[in-house]
Amino acid sequence: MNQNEAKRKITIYDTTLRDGAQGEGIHFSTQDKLSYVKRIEEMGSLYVEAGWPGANPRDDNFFQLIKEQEVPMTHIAAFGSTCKVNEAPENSEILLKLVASGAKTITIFGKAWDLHVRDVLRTSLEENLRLIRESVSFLVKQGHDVFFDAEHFFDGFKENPDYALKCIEMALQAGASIAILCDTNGGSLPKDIALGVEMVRREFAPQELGIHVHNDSGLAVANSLVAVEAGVTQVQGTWNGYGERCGNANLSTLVPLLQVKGNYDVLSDSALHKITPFSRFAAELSNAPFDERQPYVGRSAFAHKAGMHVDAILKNHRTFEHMDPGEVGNERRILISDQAGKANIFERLRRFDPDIVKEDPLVEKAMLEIKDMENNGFQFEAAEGSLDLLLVRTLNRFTSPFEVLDYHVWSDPLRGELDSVAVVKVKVGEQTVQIAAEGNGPVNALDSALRQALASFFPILAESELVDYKVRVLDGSRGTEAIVRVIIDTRLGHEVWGTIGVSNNILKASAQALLDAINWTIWKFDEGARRARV
Ligand SMILES: CC(=O)SCCNC(=O)CCNC(=O)[C@H](O)C(C)(C)COP(=O)(O)OP(=O)(O)OC[C@H]1O[C@@H](n2cnc3c(N)ncnc32)[C@H](O)[C@@H]1OP(=O)(O)O
Ligand SMILES: CC(=O)C(=O)O
Repeated sequence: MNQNEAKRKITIYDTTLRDGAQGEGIHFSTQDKLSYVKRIEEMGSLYVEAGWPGANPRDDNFFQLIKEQEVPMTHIAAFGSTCKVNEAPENSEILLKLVASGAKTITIFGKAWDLHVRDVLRTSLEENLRLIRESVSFLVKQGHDVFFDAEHFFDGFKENPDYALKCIEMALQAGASIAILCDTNGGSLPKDIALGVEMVRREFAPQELGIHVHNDSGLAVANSLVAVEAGVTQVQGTWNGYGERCGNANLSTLVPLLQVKGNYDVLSDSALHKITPFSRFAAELSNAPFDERQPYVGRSAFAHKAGMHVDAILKNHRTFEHMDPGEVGNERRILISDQAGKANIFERLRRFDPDIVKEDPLVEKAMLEIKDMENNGFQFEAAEGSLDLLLVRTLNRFTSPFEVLDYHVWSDPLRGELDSVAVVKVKVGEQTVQIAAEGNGPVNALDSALRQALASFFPILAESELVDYKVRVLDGSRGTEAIVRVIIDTRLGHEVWGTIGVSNNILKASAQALLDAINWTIWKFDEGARRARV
């Protein structure tokens, strides 16, 4: 594109709350939908297809409640179908509920594939054209802006192009402001999409068109891009790609792709900065785990692990990054593992010693120790607390302020809830303390005893808590003698970090991870105090 040409405006139509909710495992309550609509204002002016009034009580409640709220930036669209076969639009419960929803924009889908007309609607091709024409016309006369989703357009166009085009013509003649070409089954190839869009444009230009693509062939984003390149101006999709079967075109990928790579005018730059946190928000709301490997917005999207890559990236970011992560509100991360070179370790050590140089022998010492430990089952990517503890120890900036002289744990699963007891003996300076504590399981008992024994010396421990505990058997073929890796997540304020232990004794591995968690909490607190004094 010539840099002097004006950027072409692409409107985003977000169907996360409707087609996204058709995805397996995705669920939005009425309150979730209201929170979503409020938060999406941050993204600027886009359409939000919020549900199907009449389909279920949640969607009915949503449209009732949203009428009372002010959502100035967002266009709320209500979704539904054409009226039913042999039904007049004035008598159509579906259309009347759409009108009653109060939404200014109404999107209705109609069949554009003759196979569906015959086998699903079980009516004549003429009758389907009537449903489309009369339904659109009825809604337009009620004062609505009507978007027409030409369901299965690309499959229909392949098998009976004249009829597929006729369906579009009916909707446009009746007053639909935009016709959206749908790859409902997600089976089309980019060349099918390009041809379909081209033919519709040839017939109906300069009519505005949209694209709605499913991801059954893993091509939803690519096909949406092809459609935009072929001239559509509205893109429908869902954040994180949620949707029926394999999902819809993923807006978390498509928006930056169009805006940064395609140089289209999609969202404002400040909205683009917010798409990483917004994608996470959509995941939290939908009850689905967030896919950290997503392009642009995933935690791994700009995470560099290989030593060679990190060395290069520290010299020039462009060597292994296709864009600046900050543009989409994401960040660069340098991972430490047995794939690391000195560059990875050096970058991390600088957090604790800004003056260190890559050639310092401590950098190589830490790298070799990490590689050796990873060879024995440690995995530092998930245990940044233990990693940083190892690094500050390498720099001689930390020695543990306490010593565990002894510990014993008894467990009796038949005892009820507090089924375990731990006794620990610790030495702090010249003082020795011995404490016994009960717990719900042996690790909980040990954690509790350690914290109680150390509490009066290190009050910060009362503010931290263990929030997750994961065990992985590393060598299953050795049965009960297998080596286990324990990872414990600890929270202090808003921060959460992992610590790790590896042993053929699960309790020993757990104790190792617990002690790292305690030591790292103490170090962080002391470091915070040190910084405050400077
Ligand atoms: C491609 C898409 O993703 S479209 C979106 C689909 N979304 C959903 O289905 C989720 C919400 N759906 C629902 O809650 C329900 O299916 C409802 C309330 C809409 C309808 O429920 P029911 O009345 O019980 O009908 P049911 O779902 O069993 O069948 C669909 C009916 O709609 C008809 N239909 C399907 N598409 C259309 C259309 N474009 N225009 C008119 N009628 C249609 C079918 O022929 C069938 O009619 P029939 O029962 O006379 O054979
Ligand atoms: C309309 C719609 O959701 C589809 O065709 O996939």
